[in-house]
Amino acid sequence: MADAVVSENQKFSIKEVFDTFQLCVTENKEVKIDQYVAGWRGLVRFLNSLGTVFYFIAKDAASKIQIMVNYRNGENGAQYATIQSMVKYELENDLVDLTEKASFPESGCRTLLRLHRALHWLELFLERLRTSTEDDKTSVMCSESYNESLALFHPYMIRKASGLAFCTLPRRYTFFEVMNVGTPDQVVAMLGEALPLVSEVYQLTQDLYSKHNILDIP
Ligand SMILES: CCCCCCCC/C=C\CCCCCCCC(=O)N[C@@H](COP(=O)(O)O)[C@H](O)/C=C/CCCCCCCCCCCCC
Repeated sequence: MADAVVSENQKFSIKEVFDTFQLCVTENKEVKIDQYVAGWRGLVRFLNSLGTVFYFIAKDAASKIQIMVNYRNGENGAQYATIQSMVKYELENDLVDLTEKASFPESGCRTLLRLHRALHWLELFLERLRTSTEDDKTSVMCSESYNESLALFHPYMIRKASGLAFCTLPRRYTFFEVMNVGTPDQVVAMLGEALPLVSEVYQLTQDLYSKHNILDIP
């Protein structure tokens, strides 16, 4: 099992997180779960560095990451090597609640779908950040991206709490500094490189879930 992309005593760099997403995709265009999870761990670390107001979000993401890690470390771990092999295994063995929450509230397919929806938010947010100008507000970019993606699946209370948390995001310049990539121009260049990697992982997963009609697992 691949461990977190950065260890605690290394200086954090968001670029390394995105490099991990690049390692997700195999030659056969399958998405490796170890690397997918490692990428998410790095993102959650970044989120934690933004303040305790994001704790409830980081906690939910971390618990979903842990579910996936447990599958990888479990007796059927090999079946969870890629998202493709996981979907095949869980569907063939009736391990997914397809219409209502029942016997498998934490199936791999369901859990990964939640992270997958969050990856869509990330894709939209990165694109906004990349094309933003100095005066644009990260809180606005974040909530617009959220409203177009994750919010469609969240109840009122979560949407409200998320909106409040977004208001505390640092201004663009400080946000770029926390990313630890370099000058704003270097950040923008890095975002330009990172986006296609995230998009490819998102699209491969989206196509797979769509093909199996499992985009609405409750
Ligand atoms: C270069 C830019 C770097 C940006 C780095 C961003 C780092 C973001 C890290 C993590 C994103 C959070 C992922 C959250 C996963 C949420 C999964 C989800 O939808 N869970 C809900 C449904 O789960 P079930 O109940 O069905 O099991 C759950 O109810 C949600 C709970 C918490 C609220 C989730 C709000 C998500 C907001 C995402 C925006 C994060 C803001 C980041 C600010 C930069």
